[in-house]
Amino acid sequence: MTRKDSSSPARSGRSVLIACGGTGGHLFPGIAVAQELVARGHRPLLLISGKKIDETASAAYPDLEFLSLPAVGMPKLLSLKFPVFVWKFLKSLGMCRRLIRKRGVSAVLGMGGFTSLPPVMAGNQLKLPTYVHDSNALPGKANRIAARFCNEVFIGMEAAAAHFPNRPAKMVGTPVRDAVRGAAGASDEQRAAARESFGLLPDRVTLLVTGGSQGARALNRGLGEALKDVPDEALQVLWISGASAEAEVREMAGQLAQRVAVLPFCDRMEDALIAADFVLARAGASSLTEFSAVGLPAILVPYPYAAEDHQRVNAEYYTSRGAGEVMDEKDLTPAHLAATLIRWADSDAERAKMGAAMRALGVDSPEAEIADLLVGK
Ligand SMILES: CC(=O)N[C@H]1[C@@H](OP(=O)(O)OP(=O)(O)OC[C@H]2O[C@@H](n3ccc(=O)[nH]c3=O)[C@H](O)[C@@H]2O)O[C@H](CO)[C@@H](O)[C@@H]1O
Repeated sequence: MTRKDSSSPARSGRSVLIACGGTGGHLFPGIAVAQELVARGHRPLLLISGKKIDETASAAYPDLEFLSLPAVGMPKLLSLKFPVFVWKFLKSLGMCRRLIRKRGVSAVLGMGGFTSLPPVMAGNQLKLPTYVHDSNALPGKANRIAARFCNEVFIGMEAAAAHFPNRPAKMVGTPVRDAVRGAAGASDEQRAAARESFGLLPDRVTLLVTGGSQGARALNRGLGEALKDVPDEALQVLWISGASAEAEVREMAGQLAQRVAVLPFCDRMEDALIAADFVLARAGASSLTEFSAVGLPAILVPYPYAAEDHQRVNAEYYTSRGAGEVMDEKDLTPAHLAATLIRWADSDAERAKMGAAMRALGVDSPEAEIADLLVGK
């Protein structure tokens, strides 16, 4: 897929490659940096993957340039898919080298995942300033490899620095899209309007549910059962189900007494964050960054099968600082979740305290700091 990619040398401003494909947690921070660069008159090109999530999410940004690379995630070494991985990797590497020359690229930034590796390596081979950003407390394997081919690593959480022993790691925070950043400090009127825009009541305690960019079946199913034991008027729910679970969640929601709005994917996350009083979520690093940007306290259920259990490390970074609580997926029983939701819905003061702790973890503008480092002030 190519959109708005002219592949011609920049007439004005600097040309920068931002590799951010594969999942929303890489894509949206990449978009945030691109928005900052465009606002300064530069020409970022966002390199994404062929995955559906990249296609869906990038479609909401018609003013940015995207190009999809064939590179895919690394399979097991002896698997039959390995030769395909190598072929697609080399093809992407060649594409990136040609793009860099043709567009007169001045810097390359990789936001994580295996689709970031070919652009970062191509930048390194062509002697460009090359950077990697990792948003997690425990960095991903692809970034740990990519770091060997870059000048400097940018990190979203201090805890990640120890995992990049051979490269300088600069704590900058994780970039946040401009609309989401604008959601901080919303007024009561804006909150009421955001709720109504989703078909919710303007003045009822509101729970946002999100399983990250791809949804979370275990959260959906746990919540569907738990809400049966929560009084109707205790809360209402803005429930982002994930595209593949929409039908199942709509059916569950139809049997509940609470007011529930179901969305398969939310392309105005800023309104969802404004509407919510608290969130039940996975512990992806970009989601957490956005909660901290607006001060939204969270019940976090780390995805237990995430690489090296990194979502638990992310979640504990936030909850150990008072920004919410961790719930193990194995404890996601209807009774436990229902009791937790009732407790959270009932306690405005506790939520406010945790919201303030969440907000204190927000970093003001990593996207501007990264843009400064990429193209100068
Ligand atoms: C299973 C897994 O390994 N997931 C990883 C993946 O998560 P994932 O891709 O789910 O990323 P995050 O939860 O960090 O971020 C999700 C992003 O998608 C956006 N969004 C989500 C739902 C929606 O309907 N609309 C929308 O815009 C959110 O606002 C956020 O910007 O990348 C993260 C960043 O490296 C990691 O921390 C996660 O552990």
